Amino acid sequence: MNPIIKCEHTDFGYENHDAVIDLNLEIYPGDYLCVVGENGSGKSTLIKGMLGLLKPTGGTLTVADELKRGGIGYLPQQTAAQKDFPATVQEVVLSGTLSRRGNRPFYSPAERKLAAHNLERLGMEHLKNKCYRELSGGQQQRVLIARALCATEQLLILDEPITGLDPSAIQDFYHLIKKLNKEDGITIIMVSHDIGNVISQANKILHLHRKVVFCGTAEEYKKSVAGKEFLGGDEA
Ligand SMILES: Nc1ncnc2c1ncn2[C@@H]1O[C@H](COP(=O)(O)OP(=O)(O)OP(=O)(O)O)[C@@H](O)[C@H]1O
Repeated sequence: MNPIIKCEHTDFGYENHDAVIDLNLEIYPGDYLCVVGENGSGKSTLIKGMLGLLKPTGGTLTVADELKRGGIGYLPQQTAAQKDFPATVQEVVLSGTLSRRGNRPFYSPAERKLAAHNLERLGMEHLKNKCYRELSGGQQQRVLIARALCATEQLLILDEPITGLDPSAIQDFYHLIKKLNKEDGITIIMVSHDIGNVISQANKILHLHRKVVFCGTAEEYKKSVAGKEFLGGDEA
């Protein structure tokens, strides 16, 4: 099996500032990678690189053709303005198909069907005519996942997805992501500060501090010096 994303001695950065240095990483179909690190350690920069929003400043980044064709589902960090978005749930989910739409001014029946399927899959069908900003944080997150799944069935990238969710919505969210990964085979890349929860879900951990502190399996990470230090009291 070939990796869908491969970084070889890759650097990413901005003008005179290298934010990620000398990264070697392979992501395979079905992986669940969690990217951890302190604030400012380069996690979001790496995500921008994987999404093609930033070119590597050194080394190489290889993205499989199937991803270039099929796209990547992306959940950015939520800002207050995004939470207040004045559109219906259905409109938000439908907008996930935009990358497939080209220049057509209207959504096709197939795109409407796909949006309806993903709304149902996420248990949000009954809220489709509700305004997005009237939903709870957990419900909004489900809508955004349904939207991302309209863009792709292959890879979901989530940047600090649990910010602002209550504990029960967080558990719900992890359950859902695990199901998409295990049952539907969707590759997951998640930036998270919530390592205590994520360590039991992910199969791979990348710990960044501009350079790679650790890159390997979740099991190895638990036993590593970096992992023990970062997990602190979170993991028995
Ligand atoms: N657009 C930008 N232009 C210049 N420097 C940037 C830009 N975005 C981020 N940086 C810098 O790059 C470094 C890494 O930032 P990045 O956002 O990738 O960190 P992070 O690990 O995602 O942090 P956090 O956990 O706080 O979200 C930081 O020093 C940051 O100030």
